[in-house]
Amino acid sequence: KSNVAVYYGQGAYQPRLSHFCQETSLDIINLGFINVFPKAVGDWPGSNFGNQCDGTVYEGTELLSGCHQIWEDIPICKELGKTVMLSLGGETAYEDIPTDEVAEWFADFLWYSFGPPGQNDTFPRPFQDNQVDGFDFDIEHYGGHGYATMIQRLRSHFADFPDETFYISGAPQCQLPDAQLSDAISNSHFDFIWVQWYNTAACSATNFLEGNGLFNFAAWAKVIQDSANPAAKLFVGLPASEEAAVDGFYLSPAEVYPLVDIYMNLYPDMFGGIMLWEATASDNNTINGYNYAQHMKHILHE
Ligand SMILES: CNC(=N)NC(=O)NC
Repeated sequence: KSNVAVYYGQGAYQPRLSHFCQETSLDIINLGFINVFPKAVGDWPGSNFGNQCDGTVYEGTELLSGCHQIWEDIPICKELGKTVMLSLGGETAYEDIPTDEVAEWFADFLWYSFGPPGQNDTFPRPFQDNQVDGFDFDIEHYGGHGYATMIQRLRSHFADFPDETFYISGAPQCQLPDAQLSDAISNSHFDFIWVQWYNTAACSATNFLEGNGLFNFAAWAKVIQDSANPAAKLFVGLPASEEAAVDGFYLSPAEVYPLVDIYMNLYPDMFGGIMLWEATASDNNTINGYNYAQHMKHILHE
């Protein structure tokens, strides 16, 4: 079963999370973003979820403390069988992780604040007693080190809850080697890799349409085969509308179909599905009565 993953949190005039959890075409929802990273042990990260939350932050931090729509809606999403990930990074973040100690602190903060409740009450609960299903690394710049350490630390926490399943995912740019996440992918265990096959002309999905050999799904498949987790699922990341990407990188559903058909069948075990940037853009992009994510779901189930 291949999945549709969407980013949620940065959409223009976006509806609340539960609206998207009611869409049967969506399987995985990446809540974006934790967009301020700690610079030292003890620093708190910061967050931004666009028009959601009430603007209040924990005293002296940039971590939102009033995300009532999100803490109210996560139970609805879980009830509807959605996987809800918390995404780190995004467009505005300065994602430098200076030392392994900071990496481990950051991982601990995320786990005690957004993982299973009741573990360590010296940490805040921005989504109250809700726990996310894992952490997504959307590292757009300044990355390159510290992520493997974070992920190893998070996985050691995951092991404390053997009856529960937690995931690690990443959203590298399509250019290889990805400056931000290559080290992490080689040295730590990812479950999902959704490559941003847009906004980078040298390797984007639009190259597939031109048949010029630059679309590099096969090269990414090899990266995963050689990675710390060869069983990681590889997703095709696409813009959900014209406006959602840099000009010229949008593919219509009809253009997506042959690409997915070929690679889903060339890599039946590794192919994980489609990632979309982002949820509200997909909702606003209706073609023949279906929104973009619905078209993607149809293509995956052809
Ligand atoms: C404008 N920022 C983005 N397009 N970010 C992403 O696509 N992250 C997966």
